[in-house]
Amino acid sequence: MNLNAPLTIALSKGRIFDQTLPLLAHAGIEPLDDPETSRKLILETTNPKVNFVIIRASDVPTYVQYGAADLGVAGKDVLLEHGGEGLYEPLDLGIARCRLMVAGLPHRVEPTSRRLRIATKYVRSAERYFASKGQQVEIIKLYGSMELAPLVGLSDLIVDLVESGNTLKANGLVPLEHIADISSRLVVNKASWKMKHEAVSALLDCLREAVGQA
Ligand SMILES: Nc1ncnc2c1ncn2[C@@H]1O[C@H](COP(=O)(O)OP(=O)(O)OP(=O)(O)O)[C@@H](O)[C@H]1O
Ligand SMILES: O=P(O)(O)OC[C@H]1O[C@H](OP(=O)(O)OP(=O)(O)O)[C@H](O)[C@@H]1O
Repeated sequence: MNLNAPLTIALSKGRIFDQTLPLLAHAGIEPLDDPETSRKLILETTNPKVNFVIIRASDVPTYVQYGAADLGVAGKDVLLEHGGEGLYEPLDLGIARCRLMVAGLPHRVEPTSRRLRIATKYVRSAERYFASKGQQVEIIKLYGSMELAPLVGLSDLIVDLVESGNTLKANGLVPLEHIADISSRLVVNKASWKMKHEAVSALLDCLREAVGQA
C-alpha cells in the first residue's frame, strides 16, 4: 500500500453522492467536477490528499474490500448482500433512508402446487428472511424494476426498497412485511484502517460531527 497516495473514497452517482456531499463538505472535501456532467470516474477534490471514485452503488463494497478504495459509502441493503468481508462499518451516515420490504398484489392467491416465487435483486437478504420464517421459497434474481414481476406473473411477491411507497402504489402493489431499516454506511478497508489510521480517523471524526454523533 502506498501510504503517500491520496485517500480514495468510493461513491455512487445519484442519491448517495448528493447526500454524502454536504457531510464531506463539513470535512473540507468538495469535488472539483460534477459526476452528473463529467465522464471522469476519478474526481479530484479541494483536498489534494483525497480523491473520489465514482462507481455503481452495488460495487462500492467490492472496491473497498480489495483496497481499490480506502473508504466508501454504501447502503445497508448492498452491504447485507455483499456480506461485509474485509470491511469495517464504523459509521451510520443516516442518509438514503428506506426500508427493505416484502410487497405484492393486494388480492393474491397463494400457489398450492409450487413454492412461493420471490423476485428481487436482494437474493441473500430474501433467502435469509424467508428461511428465518421457516418458509421455503424460490428466489428469482432481477437487477431492477422488481415491481413489474407480480404484474406479469413472473413472481408472487417481491423484496425491494420502499421509501414513500409511491412506486408500489403506482403499480397497484402493497407493502406486506418489513425486513430491515436501511440507511447508508461509511465503510473502510481493513488494511487502510491500520496503515492510514491518522487520515482515516481524522475524516471519521469530521463525518461523525457532521451527522451529529460526535
Ligand atoms: N427510494 C429510495 N429512497 C431512499 N434510499 C434509497 C431509495 N432507493 C435506494 N436507496 C438507497 O440508496 C442506495 C443507492 O441507490 P441507487 O438507486 O443510487 O443505486 P442502485 O440503482 O440501487 O444501484 P446499482 O446502480 O448498483 O444497481 C441503495 O443501495 C439504497 O441503500
Ligand atoms: O417508495 P418509493 O419512494 O417509491 O421508492 C422506492 C423505489 O426506489 C428505488 O428505486 P429507484 O428510484 O432508486 O430506482 P432504481 O433503483 O431502479 O434506479 C427502489 O428500487 C424502489 O423502486
